[in-house]
Amino acid sequence: MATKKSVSSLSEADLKGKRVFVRVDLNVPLDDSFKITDDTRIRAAVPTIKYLMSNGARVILSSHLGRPKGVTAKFSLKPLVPRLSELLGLEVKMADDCIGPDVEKLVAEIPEGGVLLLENVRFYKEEEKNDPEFAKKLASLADLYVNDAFGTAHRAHASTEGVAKHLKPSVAGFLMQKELDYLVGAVSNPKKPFAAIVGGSKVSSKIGVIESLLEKVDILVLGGGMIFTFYKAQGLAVGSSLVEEDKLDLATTLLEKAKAKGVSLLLPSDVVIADKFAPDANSKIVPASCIPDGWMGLDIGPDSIKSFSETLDTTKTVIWNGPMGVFEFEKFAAGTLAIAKKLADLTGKGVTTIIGGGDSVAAVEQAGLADKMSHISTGGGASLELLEGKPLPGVLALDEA
Ligand SMILES: Nc1ncnc2c1ncn2[C@@H]1O[C@H](COP(=O)(O)OP(=O)(O)O)[C@@H](O)[C@H]1O
Ligand SMILES: O=C(OP(=O)(O)O)[C@H](O)COP(=O)(O)O
Repeated sequence: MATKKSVSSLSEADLKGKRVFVRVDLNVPLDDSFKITDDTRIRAAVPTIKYLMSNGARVILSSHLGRPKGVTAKFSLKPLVPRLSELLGLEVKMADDCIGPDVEKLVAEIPEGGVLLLENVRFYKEEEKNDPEFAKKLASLADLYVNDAFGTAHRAHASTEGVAKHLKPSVAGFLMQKELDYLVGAVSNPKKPFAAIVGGSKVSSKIGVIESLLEKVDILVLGGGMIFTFYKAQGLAVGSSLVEEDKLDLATTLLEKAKAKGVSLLLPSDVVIADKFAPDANSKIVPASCIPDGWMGLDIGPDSIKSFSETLDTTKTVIWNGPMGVFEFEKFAAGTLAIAKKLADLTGKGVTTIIGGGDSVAAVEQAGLADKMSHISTGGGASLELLEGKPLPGVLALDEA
């Protein structure tokens, strides 16, 4: 399987004085005042950066934040600089752009062991298009490439894939290596029954994953924004809940496939609904079949928590990506919190529990349960695609060991 490719390691690279382009995933959640609400991904990037610093490299960090359409101030990486500097124990410099003459000048000024953070690489639409010219411009800044952005390894973008074609060596960072080692091992031959819990709001990118998951898992639990597309496909009223209209047929097919394959697919039987998308919204618990017009589902309800928990009690391996509700609002956090507690409890009983994804990990951190899980992965979509057996473009692009 391509994802099992063994990639060249950073520890073999000659680094002294070299300009190293390091793709990291610093896509962390920020609140309305640009405060980092969970720094897991920054902390996870530190070992590779410190290793590069201590080996005399000139470190150029590149990341995306969110899904901006063009240059958007609220998606700037600037708010991350103080925390990154604190964790690295040096003053990280920040560029206003990620390519161009000003950036080249700043790169030329990086001392050995110094670190420059480039501005959000997704401010250029060429990034997500994996534009070869853009990749070349990024590559021209450096001598070698390190990909440590496991969370973005499932994207074939210029900074995660294209750039590797122009820089030799192109190697995996320590986080990338650690994630691959753990996840490939845990999911290639999982202890059964094997369950996946999928929620969150990236419905269009994750609903497709479900099809392949049905080949791998015994139990599939759905929550979060994912469920309303399934409800609507079954003819239920969903009010103003999140729905992907063009995925209704797929949702119907998936329900049929699960049945045919004998996979137990669980949808919540009740939901917590809100009259607006806000922390102070009015809320009530209703059966999944009774969401009135003008109301939206923002969490799973107590009956669902109970039945999900009972089902999870029968498992030996669980992978969870995507919160059960809008956990950032206290009123709609109970479902996510209950699942986090359940998984922590199961880990203590010998079940392998893997939590993936920026927001899912943030929720588990918020609950103080991160150290109670078997593995906290910095990638949600990436860990699911790895589980599907799909090649990860960001890994495939690296040099073979
Ligand atoms: N019912 C829902 N409606 C809208 N958004 C939701 C709902 N349930 C969860 N979410 C949102 O999903 C987001 C996380 O989704 P996603 O990015 O797919 O997860 P992860 O980052 O863990 O991979 C959270 O910000 C959460 O508020
Ligand atoms: O947050 C991320 O993915 P995740 O929510 O699946 O964990 C990664 O930074 C990738 O972001 P993207 O899904 O906008 O490409």
